[in-house]
Amino acid sequence: MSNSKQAVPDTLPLLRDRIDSIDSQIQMLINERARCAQKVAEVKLAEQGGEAVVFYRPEREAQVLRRVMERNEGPLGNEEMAKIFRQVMSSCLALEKPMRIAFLGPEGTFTQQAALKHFGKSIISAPMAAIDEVFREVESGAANYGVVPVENSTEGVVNHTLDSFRDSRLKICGEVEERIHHHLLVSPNINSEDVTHIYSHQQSLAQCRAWLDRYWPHVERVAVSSNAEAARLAAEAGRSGRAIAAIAGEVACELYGLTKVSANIEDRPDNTTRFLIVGNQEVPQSGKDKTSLLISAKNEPGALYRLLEAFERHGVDMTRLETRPSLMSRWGYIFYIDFVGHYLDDECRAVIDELRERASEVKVLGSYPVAVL
Ligand SMILES: O=C(O)C(=O)C[C@]1(C(=O)O)C=C[C@@H](O)C=C1
Repeated sequence: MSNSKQAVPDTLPLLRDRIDSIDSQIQMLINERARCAQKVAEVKLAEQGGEAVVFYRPEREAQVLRRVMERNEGPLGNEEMAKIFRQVMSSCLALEKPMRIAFLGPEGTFTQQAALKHFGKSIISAPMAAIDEVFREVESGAANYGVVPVENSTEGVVNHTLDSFRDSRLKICGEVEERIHHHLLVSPNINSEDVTHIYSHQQSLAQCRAWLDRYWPHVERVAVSSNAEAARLAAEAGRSGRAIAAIAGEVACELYGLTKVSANIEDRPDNTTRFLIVGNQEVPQSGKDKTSLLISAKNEPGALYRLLEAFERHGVDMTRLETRPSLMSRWGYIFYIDFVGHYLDDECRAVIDELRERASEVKVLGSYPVAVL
């Protein structure tokens, strides 16, 4: 193989010859990598034989992507380079076994965008109508993994997702963050001044509340099951001449052939949503992990204090605390806690052991690599 740092020619034909030659080397190497992945699949099949074979390895993928970013010298940026390798691994995994990924649909939701960001494009998409359907699809084995939204930087937690973990045996296998840009969309044949209703998911309506109050104070807001569904309804209404607008993202805008009346209308420019990957496997340590717990506290004075104190004493960094009412007892609570570290790390294990002594129930929802992209 030629030296990658040899002098760059300076005429167009010579530069293109050089690009052609580099492309053929990259192609050969990608296929060599793909053959290794095929071999990995054979080894996994031989080793895990009788049981359900685990092809997708989130901890290994996170390590590969982190290493790509660490050794990157440019001129391509770290994230750009990692995205390329993200897709290479996605193709390699699909060669080992195509992954069916359930997500909160329909096609075009931010959750689909998050699924593609996390797994790459070589997946089989399975849009579901509701968050609990995503859980059921993965629990039944019909899908390999699921992707659900869990919190938004403007609007806070997605209660449906947290509540679904109460009765589910699924584990969190990963997280992904996505910057959320909302647009006001109408069918191309509709005049925006005629708009009578604005449809969107309730979280999206809330994320654009100040903008809507200011520019569309007298138009009725209607919450529907997703922003992609809002876009679909706006497109359908447009076909019969009804002036309904939707608030949705780029993917939905393109998918349903809508026109942007206003772009980036979210109240906060750093509006970000965090999504979780759920599956049937426990993920080993990747070197940079997070853990999520569900805790039922005893209903007595100082209960929460005693839980939190354990984190401080062992120097474990808690990143999130959510409270939900317990369905079992009136005025009982369930806490959802995220912290930095893997449940197999010594200090995390010590915290979890102590929490078990102090709470009526501690469920480890999963340890998983911190989002790389
Ligand atoms: O290392 C593995 O276990 C592989 O299957 C290979 C590979 C890769 O392409 O690098 C592919 C899929 C896994 O999710 C992780 C990594």
